Amino acid sequence: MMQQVKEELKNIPTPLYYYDLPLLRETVDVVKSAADRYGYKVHYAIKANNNPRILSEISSLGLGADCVSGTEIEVAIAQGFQSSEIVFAGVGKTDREIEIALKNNILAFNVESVQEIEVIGEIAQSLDTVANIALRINPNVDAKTHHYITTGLDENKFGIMTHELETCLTLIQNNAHLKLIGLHFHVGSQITDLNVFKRLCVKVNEWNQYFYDKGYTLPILNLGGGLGINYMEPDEESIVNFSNFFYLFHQLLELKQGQEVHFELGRSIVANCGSLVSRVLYIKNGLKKNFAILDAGMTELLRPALYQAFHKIEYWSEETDLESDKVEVERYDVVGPICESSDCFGKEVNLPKLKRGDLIAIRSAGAYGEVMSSRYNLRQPLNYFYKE
Ligand SMILES: Cc1ncc(COP(=O)(O)O)c(C=O)c1O
Ligand SMILES: N[C@@H](CCCC[NH3+])C(=O)O
Repeated sequence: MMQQVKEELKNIPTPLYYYDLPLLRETVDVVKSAADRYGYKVHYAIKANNNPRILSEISSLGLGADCVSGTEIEVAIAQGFQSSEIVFAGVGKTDREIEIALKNNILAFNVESVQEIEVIGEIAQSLDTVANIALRINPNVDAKTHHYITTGLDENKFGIMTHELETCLTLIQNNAHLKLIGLHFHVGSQITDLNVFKRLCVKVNEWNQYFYDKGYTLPILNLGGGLGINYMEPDEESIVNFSNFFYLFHQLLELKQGQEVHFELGRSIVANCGSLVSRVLYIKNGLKKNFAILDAGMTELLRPALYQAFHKIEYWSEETDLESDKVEVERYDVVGPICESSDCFGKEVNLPKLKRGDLIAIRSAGAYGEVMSSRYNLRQPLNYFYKE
């Protein structure tokens, strides 16, 4: 396998994003059939990876799209997503973005504030159209994940605080250009403890009942995304257990007659199909440490620097067994070339003794990797390899 990868990449400059398209297709098949079992609809969260090849694969396999900007809506449509299967979230939607969404007749705005409802109402009226609204409720559920990617607590900026729901309902009732079609929740990302989703279901049931008691029959309950992956062992669990995930909601959600359940999954769909591949530039032997300096850095994959996130680092020049007596193992801090001390992919990583030109893969980089890359230090554009 490694020999084949090495051959494939021989003439391609690094750093590069390596995308395993067969694994992506298999993942989408698995998530779709697991959701179909209960009639659930999955919208892929485009923010996780908006590479056109990835998007066209996902749209052709029948998922909808969850967007967070007007441009994401336009790109989603260009890559084959149906506008009737697009939802639009975000705390700071601009007038231009709202217009794009309305002109394309998307499925729903996941609205995050009273002020936003007013603005959407005005723009919908000026365009003489009707905006479908799902209220994003902040349920105050702790996602037990990194605090930078927790979104459903009272101190977070996301979603409508529950004391403002009455005002939202009044605004919607008083404007014929607004139509309430559902509730939306999303409590955070990289959630690996399924108990978090259990607690979310309790809150969703309470709020669903609250609206029902007020006489609203809401066709859609959108439970957001957030399902985490196993960054430690990307090959042992290359596809997340989607069956367990959806079964939990099937068991716990108390749906009203005719209600549909929607999800917005990003990371769990694309993370494992991508790796950032780099070549070793230099080995620097310090007094206390050895540094493996790569041609990829935080500009290509920001997650370790931003969240101290773990990504498995592998030697891809050839197949090696680090446990074998025949392999000389060294311990390296694996770093990039950027002028920041946080530009480090992993500390004290055991790898075969490295030399200039060796291939190193940073695994599970398919989600929030390429999309969060930057030109800081005037870095060169990324390179790509698509395994077909
Ligand atoms: C509103 C919303 N929906 C969906 C997602 C996708 O999350 P994930 O990639 O964790 O599945 C996010 C990101 O956290 C989000 O903010
Ligand atoms: N960008 C984050 C997740 C944020 C998800 C979007 N709300 C990550 O790399 O893990």
